[in-house]
Amino acid sequence: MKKTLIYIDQENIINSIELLEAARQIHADQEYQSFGLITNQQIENKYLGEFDSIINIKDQNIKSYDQLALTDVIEELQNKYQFESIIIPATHIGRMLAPRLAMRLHVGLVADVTEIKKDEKSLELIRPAFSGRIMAGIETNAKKPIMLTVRQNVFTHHIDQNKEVEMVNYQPNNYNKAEIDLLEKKQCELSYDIRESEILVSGGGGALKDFEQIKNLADKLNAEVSASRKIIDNGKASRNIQVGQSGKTVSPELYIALGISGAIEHVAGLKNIENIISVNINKNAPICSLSDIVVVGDAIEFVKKLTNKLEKN
Ligand SMILES: Cc1cc2nc3c(=O)[nH]c(=O)nc-3n(C[C@H](O)[C@H](O)[C@H](O)COP(=O)(O)OP(=O)(O)OC[C@H]3O[C@@H](n4cnc5c(N)ncnc54)[C@H](O)[C@@H]3O)c2cc1C
Repeated sequence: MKKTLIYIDQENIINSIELLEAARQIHADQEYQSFGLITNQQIENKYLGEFDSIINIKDQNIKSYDQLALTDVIEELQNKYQFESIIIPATHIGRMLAPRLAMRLHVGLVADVTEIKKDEKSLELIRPAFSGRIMAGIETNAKKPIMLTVRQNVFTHHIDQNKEVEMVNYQPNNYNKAEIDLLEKKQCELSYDIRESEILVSGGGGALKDFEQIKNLADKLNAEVSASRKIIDNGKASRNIQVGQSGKTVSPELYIALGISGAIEHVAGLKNIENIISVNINKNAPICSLSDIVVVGDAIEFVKKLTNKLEKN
């Protein structure tokens, strides 16, 4: 039976569990066993029941952010289990771990995969290339394991199985001692994660002059605020609300794009959105062709008028 290993980033558990869907697509038509990898069992059991087996690295000296040690341990595990595929979330930690591990295992790495195409003869991993201007299809039939990082929020796995999971406590033999230590953990200022939002009110260059107004509208709609890179680069908001290729991929039910042009790098961050409303002075802006409703006009005027109307109701 084929085996697939999924690295579970303890800072980003849901996005790691969703990689089970990527594993299912890669191993379609094969019998396979899914292994989740954790360190020192710091994850709630309800998430672990999705895997066939959990390998728990049991060594208090190995921290979940310690890339050097994890590379050594996963290499050891690869020699023992001979995984057919190793799938890593494209989180901050995953992006550091994956290339190091691929070098160690002497295999290729397809980074930031957004789609998987499989037929009887080939496996094609799709990822954005040239700053998102094209989507590249990379066929992999080289040495195993197949290694990939997967962009967050693009695959969906429904957490409902809660099957019996085999727990393997693994005590590694040899690994590099950590050269970094975690001294302090500070809560991020932002109380929400735009990747989880159901309604996003998003501002761009056309709302730059009064970006703060957008928060009022978002409050009235029980929504959260996000932004294009133009807003971030102008110092109006923190990078963790940036949507797009170098920001986050979002999938709300409603995305209200205020003064956003719809540059390809921005649109790369919009996935499975049910409704897009855009407000733009230019009805030919690229975002308009992707929108369900287009309002032609000034973004901030629109925000003020709608906020007033909602206040009155
Ligand atoms: C490698 C790379 C990565 C990138 N990653 C990202 C990314 O992750 N996310 C991202 O967003 N961008 C990213 N960019 C930048 C991207 O190319 C665009 O420059 C950016 O998205 C433009 O933001 P914008 O559409 O909000 O602003 P602008 O380009 O300034 O567009 C403003 C829009 O608002 C309209 N407008 C102007 N005034 C008004 C008004 N008063 N009322 C209503 N509408 C008005 C205009 O018609 C226009 O459509 C990246 C670029 C590169 C090279």
